[in-house]
Amino acid sequence: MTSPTWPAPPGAAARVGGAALQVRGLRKSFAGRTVLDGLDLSLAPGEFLALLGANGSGKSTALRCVVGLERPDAGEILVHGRPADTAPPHRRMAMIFQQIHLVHRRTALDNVCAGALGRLPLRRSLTPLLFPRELREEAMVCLDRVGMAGRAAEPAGRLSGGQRQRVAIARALCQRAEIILADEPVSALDPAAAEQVVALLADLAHEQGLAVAAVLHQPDLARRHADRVTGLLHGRATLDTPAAALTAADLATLYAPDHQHHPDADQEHQ
Ligand SMILES: Nc1ncnc2c1ncn2[C@@H]1O[C@H](COP(=O)(O)OP(=O)(O)OP(=O)(O)O)[C@@H](O)[C@H]1O
Repeated sequence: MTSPTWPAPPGAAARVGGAALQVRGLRKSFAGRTVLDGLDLSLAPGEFLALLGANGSGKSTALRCVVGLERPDAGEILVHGRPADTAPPHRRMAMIFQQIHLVHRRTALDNVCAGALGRLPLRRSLTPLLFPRELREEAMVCLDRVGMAGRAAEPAGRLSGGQRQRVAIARALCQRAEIILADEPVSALDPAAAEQVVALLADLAHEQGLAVAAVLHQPDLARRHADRVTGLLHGRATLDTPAAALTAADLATLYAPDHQHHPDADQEHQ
């Protein structure tokens, strides 16, 4: 699965040691209900971070704020030390979702090429037929990197869930994202496919210096593949530990049934 032709992201080596992404004091409420309550996160180049937490603890909202899909009420989001709104995040970050957003009737290759639309001149991005040859070649390298080069010409709709998720990851690579945020990327996959996709995300961090964070609902996958685990409880990061050191007690605290009820939720029902 390794690709000797794959280039390291520009400046990756120089940045080792500095955070690719820093989130400080992030706050977000919906209709007066606090979802993110001063969340701090950090993610280094070359690191694979697993985000764990019970349903409703704010994991998706946090990622959506980071990529600009939600507007936080307060807090700072720094990309390589610069506020995300002055260093537009769309080019440097890619988000991968549980529901894989591919155009099913288009080939895997066209879907991957589409990752580059944000950086193509408009006239070249009007139709996939006009994707330039260099881009198609780059997309093939990306597909090769995720082990899908052999399926490049197939419509995405004909691929399995795990294969589609790998194509979605290739699209993020073709976007030349330096930060990949994955929201439950393997929740819809069978155990073998889930293992492969999480291992791939870890490889991309470790071999290409990408900064990768994934929301996982499988602590064992986090333990096996992630470098570090950040645990969210009621919109705060209450756990930050090397993945190998994750304990049963840590998990019991994160997923304790009495913690699933936020005080704000109680107020709502009074
Ligand atoms: N657009 C929205 N409008 C209103 N409430 C929202 C919105 N988005 C999220 N919420 C609420 O915010 C809380 C946190 O949701 P979020 O999806 O961030 O949690 P999560 O930790 O990702 O949960 P899960 O593990 O179930 O995916 C939930 O109570 C949810 O209903």
